[in-house]
Amino acid sequence: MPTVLDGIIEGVREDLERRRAVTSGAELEARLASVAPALDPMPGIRSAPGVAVIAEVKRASPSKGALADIPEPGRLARAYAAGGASAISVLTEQRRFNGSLADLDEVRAAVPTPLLRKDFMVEAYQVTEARAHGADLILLIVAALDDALMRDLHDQARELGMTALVEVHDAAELERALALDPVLVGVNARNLKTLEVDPRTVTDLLPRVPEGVVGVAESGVTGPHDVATYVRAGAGAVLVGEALVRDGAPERTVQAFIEAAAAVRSGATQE
Ligand SMILES: O=C(O)c1ccccc1NCC(=O)[C@H](O)[C@H](O)COP(=O)(O)O
Repeated sequence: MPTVLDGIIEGVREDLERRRAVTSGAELEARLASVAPALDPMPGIRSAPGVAVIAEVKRASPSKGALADIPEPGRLARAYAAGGASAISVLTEQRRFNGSLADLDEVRAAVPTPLLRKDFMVEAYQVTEARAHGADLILLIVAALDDALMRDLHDQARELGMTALVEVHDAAELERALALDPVLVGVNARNLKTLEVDPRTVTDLLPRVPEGVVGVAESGVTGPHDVATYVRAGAGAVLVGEALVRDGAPERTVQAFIEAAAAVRSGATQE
Protein backbone atom coordinates (compact mmCIF):
# COMPACT_ATOMS: atom_id res chain seq x y z
CA MET A 1 0.00 0.00 0.00
CA PRO A 2 1.41 3.45 -0.91
CA THR A 3 2.48 5.53 2.09
CA VAL A 4 1.94 9.27 2.68
CA LEU A 5 5.54 9.81 1.57
CA ASP A 6 4.92 7.89 -1.68
CA GLY A 7 1.90 10.10 -2.41
CA ILE A 8 3.86 13.28 -1.75
CA ILE A 9 6.68 12.17 -4.03
CA GLU A 10 4.29 11.31 -6.85
CA GLY A 11 2.96 14.88 -6.75
CA VAL A 12 6.48 16.30 -6.47
CA ARG A 13 7.51 14.45 -9.65
CA GLU A 14 4.49 15.77 -11.57
CA ASP A 15 5.11 19.35 -10.44
CA LEU A 16 8.78 18.99 -11.33
CA GLU A 17 7.89 17.93 -14.89
CA ARG A 18 5.66 20.99 -15.20
CA ARG A 19 8.47 23.32 -14.10
CA ARG A 20 10.95 21.57 -16.37
CA ALA A 21 8.62 22.14 -19.31
CA VAL A 22 8.71 25.92 -18.77
CA THR A 23 12.30 26.38 -17.55
CA SER A 24 14.87 24.74 -19.82
CA GLY A 25 18.13 23.33 -18.49
CA ALA A 26 19.93 26.23 -20.21
CA GLU A 27 17.75 28.82 -18.45
CA LEU A 28 18.35 27.14 -15.12
CA GLU A 29 22.12 27.05 -15.75
CA ALA A 30 22.04 30.77 -16.59
CA ARG A 31 20.27 31.51 -13.33
CA LEU A 32 22.75 29.32 -11.50
CA ALA A 33 25.66 31.26 -12.99
CA SER A 34 24.26 34.57 -11.73
CA VAL A 35 23.50 33.55 -8.14
CA ALA A 36 25.86 34.49 -5.27
CA PRO A 37 28.05 31.62 -3.99
CA ALA A 38 26.47 29.31 -1.42
CA LEU A 39 26.98 30.13 2.25
CA ASP A 40 28.55 27.52 4.51
CA PRO A 41 26.07 27.10 7.39
CA MET A 42 28.35 24.90 9.49
CA PRO A 43 30.48 27.53 11.32
CA GLY A 44 27.28 29.28 12.48
CA ILE A 45 25.59 26.01 13.41
CA ARG A 46 28.60 24.66 15.29
CA SER A 47 29.19 27.88 17.22
CA ALA A 48 25.54 28.70 18.03
CA PRO A 49 25.04 29.49 21.71
CA GLY A 50 22.95 26.73 23.29
CA VAL A 51 21.57 25.22 20.12
CA ALA A 52 21.35 26.16 16.46
CA VAL A 53 17.75 26.89 15.57
CA ILE A 54 16.69 26.10 12.00
CA ALA A 55 13.44 28.02 11.75
CA GLU A 56 10.95 26.92 9.13
CA VAL A 57 8.60 28.81 6.83
CA LYS A 58 5.69 26.35 6.70
CA ARG A 59 2.15 27.31 5.65
CA ALA A 60 0.51 23.91 5.75
CA SER A 61 1.28 20.25 6.21
CA PRO A 62 -0.23 16.86 5.40
CA SER A 63 -0.65 16.14 9.10
CA LYS A 64 -2.27 19.42 10.18
CA GLY A 65 -3.65 21.07 7.03
CA ALA A 66 -3.43 24.89 7.01
CA LEU A 67 -1.09 26.27 9.69
CA ALA A 68 -0.58 29.96 8.86
CA ASP A 69 -1.12 32.28 5.88
CA ILE A 70 2.40 33.77 5.77
CA PRO A 71 1.68 36.40 3.10
CA GLU A 72 5.25 37.76 3.47
CA PRO A 73 7.74 34.92 4.01
CA GLY A 74 10.60 37.44 3.90
CA ARG A 75 9.16 39.26 6.88
CA LEU A 76 8.85 36.03 8.89
CA ALA A 77 12.43 35.15 7.92
CA ARG A 78 13.66 38.52 9.19
CA ALA A 79 11.99 37.84 12.55
CA TYR A 80 13.66 34.41 12.70
CA ALA A 81 17.05 35.93 11.89
CA ALA A 82 16.58 38.70 14.47
CA GLY A 83 15.81 36.03 17.08
CA GLY A 84 19.13 34.33 16.34
CA ALA A 85 18.17 31.51 13.94
CA SER A 86 21.30 29.87 12.47
CA ALA A 87 19.48 28.86 9.29
CA ILE A 88 16.04 29.22 7.75
CA SER A 89 14.15 26.34 6.20
CA VAL A 90 11.71 27.12 3.41
CA LEU A 91 9.23 24.43 2.45
CA THR A 92 8.92 24.68 -1.33
CA GLU A 93 6.59 21.73 -1.96
CA GLN A 94 3.33 23.09 -3.39
CA ARG A 95 0.51 20.58 -3.08
CA ARG A 96 0.55 19.72 0.61
CA PHE A 97 2.71 22.45 2.13
CA ASN A 98 1.56 25.37 -0.03
CA GLY A 99 5.15 26.47 -0.62
CA SER A 100 7.06 27.49 -3.76
CA LEU A 101 10.40 28.51 -5.17
CA ALA A 102 9.04 32.08 -5.11
CA ASP A 103 9.04 31.80 -1.29
CA LEU A 104 12.70 30.80 -1.44
CA ASP A 105 13.45 33.82 -3.67
CA GLU A 106 11.64 36.15 -1.29
CA VAL A 107 13.40 34.80 1.78
CA ARG A 108 16.78 34.90 -0.01
CA ALA A 109 16.24 38.57 -0.80
CA ALA A 110 15.22 39.33 2.80
CA VAL A 111 18.02 37.76 4.90
CA PRO A 112 21.72 36.87 4.66
CA THR A 113 21.13 33.74 6.78
CA PRO A 114 21.88 30.27 5.32
CA LEU A 115 18.76 28.85 3.63
CA LEU A 116 17.54 25.28 3.44
CA ARG A 117 15.32 24.30 0.54
CA LYS A 118 13.01 21.86 2.33
CA ASP A 119 11.47 19.60 -0.28
CA PHE A 120 11.41 16.02 -1.43
CA MET A 121 14.53 15.75 -3.56
CA VAL A 122 14.41 12.88 -6.02
CA GLU A 123 16.24 14.34 -9.04
CA ALA A 124 19.41 16.27 -9.79
CA TYR A 125 17.31 19.01 -11.45
CA GLN A 126 15.81 19.93 -8.04
CA VAL A 127 19.26 20.36 -6.49
CA THR A 128 20.27 22.68 -9.32
CA GLU A 129 16.98 24.56 -8.87
CA ALA A 130 17.63 24.92 -5.15
CA ARG A 131 21.04 26.51 -5.74
CA ALA A 132 19.76 28.64 -8.62
CA HIS A 133 17.15 30.08 -6.25
CA GLY A 134 19.72 30.87 -3.55
CA ALA A 135 19.49 27.86 -1.23
CA ASP A 136 22.63 26.92 0.69
CA LEU A 137 21.32 23.61 2.00
CA ILE A 138 19.13 20.83 0.70
CA LEU A 139 17.27 18.07 2.47
CA LEU A 140 17.90 14.43 1.56
CA ILE A 141 15.33 12.07 3.05
CA VAL A 142 16.93 8.62 3.31
CA ALA A 143 13.52 6.88 3.22
CA ALA A 144 12.84 8.44 -0.19
CA LEU A 145 16.10 7.51 -1.93
CA ASP A 146 18.17 4.48 -2.83
CA ASP A 147 21.84 4.59 -1.88
CA ALA A 148 23.16 5.35 -5.37
CA LEU A 149 20.79 8.28 -5.99
CA MET A 150 21.31 9.60 -2.47
CA ARG A 151 25.08 9.61 -3.00
CA ASP A 152 24.74 11.33 -6.39
CA LEU A 153 22.54 14.09 -4.96
CA HIS A 154 24.86 14.47 -1.96
CA ASP A 155 27.90 14.77 -4.26
CA GLN A 156 26.08 17.23 -6.51
CA ALA A 157 25.20 19.43 -3.54
CA ARG A 158 28.86 19.46 -2.44
CA GLU A 159 30.01 20.32 -5.96
CA LEU A 160 27.62 23.29 -5.91
CA GLY A 161 29.08 24.40 -2.56
CA MET A 162 25.94 23.36 -0.71
CA THR A 163 25.44 21.36 2.48
CA ALA A 164 23.03 18.44 2.74
CA LEU A 165 20.87 17.77 5.76
CA VAL A 166 20.48 13.98 5.60
CA GLU A 167 17.27 12.93 7.34
CA VAL A 168 16.66 9.58 9.02
CA HIS A 169 13.95 7.94 11.08
CA ASP A 170 15.48 4.66 12.28
CA ALA A 171 18.82 2.98 12.96
CA ALA A 172 19.08 1.36 9.51
CA GLU A 173 18.54 4.72 7.82
CA LEU A 174 21.12 6.30 10.12
CA GLU A 175 23.68 3.73 9.00
CA ARG A 176 22.92 4.51 5.34
CA ALA A 177 23.17 8.24 6.03
CA LEU A 178 26.55 7.92 7.79
CA ALA A 179 27.99 6.08 4.79
CA LEU A 180 27.84 9.44 2.97
CA ASP A 181 30.21 11.05 5.46
CA PRO A 182 27.68 13.83 6.10
CA VAL A 183 28.19 16.92 8.25
CA LEU A 184 24.51 17.31 9.24
CA VAL A 185 22.20 14.42 10.11
CA GLY A 186 18.58 15.09 10.99
CA VAL A 187 16.52 12.70 13.06
CA ASN A 188 12.86 13.32 12.33
CA ALA A 189 10.43 12.57 15.16
CA ARG A 190 7.72 12.44 12.51
CA ASN A 191 7.32 9.15 10.69
CA LEU A 192 6.79 10.32 7.11
CA LYS A 193 4.96 7.11 6.26
CA THR A 194 2.32 7.38 9.01
CA LEU A 195 2.73 11.06 10.12
CA GLU A 196 2.93 9.96 13.75
CA VAL A 197 5.25 12.15 15.85
CA ASP A 198 7.26 10.41 18.57
CA PRO A 199 10.06 12.43 20.24
CA ARG A 200 11.58 9.15 21.44
CA THR A 201 12.77 8.55 17.87
CA VAL A 202 14.99 11.62 18.34
CA THR A 203 16.10 10.86 21.87
CA ASP A 204 16.92 7.22 20.91
CA LEU A 205 18.81 7.96 17.69
CA LEU A 206 20.63 11.23 18.34
CA PRO A 207 23.09 9.67 20.80
CA ARG A 208 24.17 7.35 17.95
CA VAL A 209 25.23 10.27 15.73
CA PRO A 210 29.04 10.29 15.86
CA GLU A 211 31.03 13.19 17.24
CA GLY A 212 31.93 15.68 14.56
CA VAL A 213 28.56 15.26 12.83
CA VAL A 214 25.92 17.74 13.94
CA GLY A 215 22.67 16.00 14.94
CA VAL A 216 19.53 17.94 14.09
CA ALA A 217 16.32 17.17 16.01
CA GLU A 218 13.41 17.63 13.62
CA SER A 219 9.68 17.99 14.33
CA GLY A 220 7.55 17.93 17.43
CA VAL A 221 8.94 20.99 19.20
CA THR A 222 5.99 22.67 20.88
CA GLY A 223 7.95 24.82 23.34
CA PRO A 224 11.28 25.38 25.12
CA HIS A 225 10.90 22.19 27.19
CA ASP A 226 11.05 20.06 24.00
CA VAL A 227 14.17 21.91 22.89
CA ALA A 228 15.73 21.14 26.29
CA THR A 229 14.84 17.44 25.90
CA TYR A 230 16.41 17.29 22.44
CA VAL A 231 19.55 19.11 23.60
CA ARG A 232 19.97 16.65 26.48
CA ALA A 233 19.83 13.85 23.89
CA GLY A 234 22.68 15.49 21.95
CA ALA A 235 21.00 17.82 19.45
CA GLY A 236 23.33 20.47 18.05
CA ALA A 237 20.41 21.95 16.14
CA VAL A 238 16.63 21.86 16.21
CA LEU A 239 14.39 22.29 13.18
CA VAL A 240 11.07 23.88 14.09
CA GLY A 241 8.08 24.71 11.91
CA GLU A 242 4.57 24.66 13.35
CA ALA A 243 5.38 26.13 16.79
CA LEU A 244 7.01 29.15 15.14
CA VAL A 245 4.53 29.85 12.36
CA ARG A 246 1.54 29.62 14.70
CA ASP A 247 3.28 31.82 17.23
CA GLY A 248 2.54 35.53 17.35
CA ALA A 249 6.12 36.36 18.37
CA PRO A 250 8.54 34.26 16.31
CA GLU A 251 11.60 36.40 17.12
CA ARG A 252 11.04 36.04 20.86
CA THR A 253 10.27 32.33 20.56
CA VAL A 254 13.49 31.59 18.68
CA GLN A 255 15.33 33.42 21.48
CA ALA A 256 13.45 31.39 24.10
CA PHE A 257 14.52 28.13 22.39
CA ILE A 258 18.15 29.25 22.42
CA GLU A 259 17.90 30.28 26.08
CA ALA A 260 16.34 26.93 27.05
CA ALA A 261 19.23 25.10 25.36
CA ALA A 262 21.83 27.36 26.98
CA ALA A 263 20.30 26.64 30.39
CA VAL A 264 20.69 22.89 29.78
CA ARG A 265 24.31 23.31 28.72
CA SER A 266 25.14 25.45 31.75
CA GLY A 267 23.58 22.84 34.04
CA ALA A 268 20.98 25.32 35.25
CA THR A 269 18.09 22.96 34.50
CA GLN A 270 17.48 19.36 35.46
CA GLU A 271 15.29 16.87 33.60
O1 LIG B 1 4.75 18.18 8.68
C1 LIG B 1 4.21 17.19 8.12
O2 LIG B 1 3.02 16.88 8.33
C2 LIG B 1 4.97 16.35 7.16
C3 LIG B 1 4.34 15.30 6.54
C4 LIG B 1 4.99 14.51 5.62
C5 LIG B 1 6.31 14.79 5.29
C6 LIG B 1 6.97 15.84 5.91
C7 LIG B 1 6.31 16.62 6.83
N1 LIG B 1 6.93 17.68 7.43
C8 LIG B 1 8.25 18.06 7.15
C9 LIG B 1 9.02 18.21 8.38
O3 LIG B 1 9.87 17.39 8.61
C10 LIG B 1 8.68 19.33 9.31
O4 LIG B 1 8.19 20.40 8.58
C11 LIG B 1 9.80 19.87 10.17
O5 LIG B 1 10.54 18.88 10.78
C12 LIG B 1 9.19 20.78 11.26
O6 LIG B 1 8.22 20.05 12.00
P1 LIG B 1 7.24 20.77 13.03
O7 LIG B 1 8.08 21.64 13.91
O8 LIG B 1 6.60 19.65 13.80
O9 LIG B 1 6.28 21.56 12.21
